[in-house]
Amino acid sequence: MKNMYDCYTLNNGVKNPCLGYGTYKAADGKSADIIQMAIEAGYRYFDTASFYGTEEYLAEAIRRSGVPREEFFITSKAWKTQMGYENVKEAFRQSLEALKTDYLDLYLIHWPLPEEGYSNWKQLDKETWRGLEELYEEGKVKAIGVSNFLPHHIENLLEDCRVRPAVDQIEFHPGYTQEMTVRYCQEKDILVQAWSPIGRRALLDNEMLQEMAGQYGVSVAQLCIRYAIQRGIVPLPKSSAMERMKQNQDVFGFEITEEDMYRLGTMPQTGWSGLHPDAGSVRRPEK
Ligand SMILES: NC(=O)C1=CN([C@@H]2O[C@H](COP(=O)(O)OP(=O)(O)OC[C@H]3O[C@@H](n4cnc5c(N)ncnc54)[C@H](OP(=O)(O)O)[C@@H]3O)[C@@H](O)[C@H]2O)C=CC1
Ligand SMILES: O=C1CO[C@H](CO)[C@@H](O)[C@@H]1O
Repeated sequence: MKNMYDCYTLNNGVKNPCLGYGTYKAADGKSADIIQMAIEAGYRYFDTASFYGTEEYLAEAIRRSGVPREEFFITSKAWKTQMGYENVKEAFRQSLEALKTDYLDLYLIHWPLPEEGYSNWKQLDKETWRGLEELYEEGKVKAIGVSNFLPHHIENLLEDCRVRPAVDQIEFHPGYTQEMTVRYCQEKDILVQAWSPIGRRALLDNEMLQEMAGQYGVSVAQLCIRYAIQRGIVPLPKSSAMERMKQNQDVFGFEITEEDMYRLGTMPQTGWSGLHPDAGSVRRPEK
């Protein structure tokens, strides 16, 4: 990958850019200004979700930019309360309306249903997936996938799906690398996307990372973003400052050595999702 516009080819042939901008909490001021700044910084790939409340601001920022819709890659997601065949189709319709567009590039199930409390989780995940398959077959979305799914959740869908998931978006950063899920997806040609690729700032004070970043002449954030790219994973960093938005794209001019990749991949595991058996069980508290 040479710059953030370079793409991976998904398992259905659609191109997925190798680095995007995450919009969770990117409109805290309840306006389109931050996302507009991200477009000015050069981002064309935006990750949103019905849960974020940023879809309308993304639409407004795109409108203000004057950049044609086709130049953007837009992902949205169905939230936990929008599971089920009919619900997910209605959720998708609402996302299109909020985003003021007639298609999405990628649509994801945001979380699998929890196994505790949902004895029918397998069936409900499958029914929700049927809804996504239908939206895909109708041409309303170019690719469909999942988020926060572990291998057994994906296996459940693969049992009788018509369309294979193209993507799994999971928490991924040094110190939370979900090796089992990453390996499973990469073997099955499911593209892994990294949420919180810089660990929501929690990694910025880490001495080992600071020292390593210093050796490459980059920031800890850049080191983390580059780490995902070298793993063949799509980082979706969020920033609300122009300087950091640009810094987070400037990750194609250095190469992390194999030895350092190993060190980054074997740090003690602590994450936000904390639910993933292959990534340690320590959950980082929400601030
Ligand atoms: N599928 C899912 O369940 C989830 C998906 N996501 C997606 O992933 C995206 C990114 O994840 P997110 O949780 O926001 O975490 P990130 O790892 O992107 O971290 C964002 C934080 O890091 C700071 N930051 C960004 N760039 C720099 C930099 N260069 N130097 C120092 N600090 C920096 C930001 O501050 P500042 O804004 O001040 O720059 C912000 O506080 C989300 O926006 C969302 O789109 C996130 C969580 C779950
Ligand atoms: O996308 C998301 C943004 O962050 C939230 C809080 O950690 C997550 O629950 C959610 O999946």
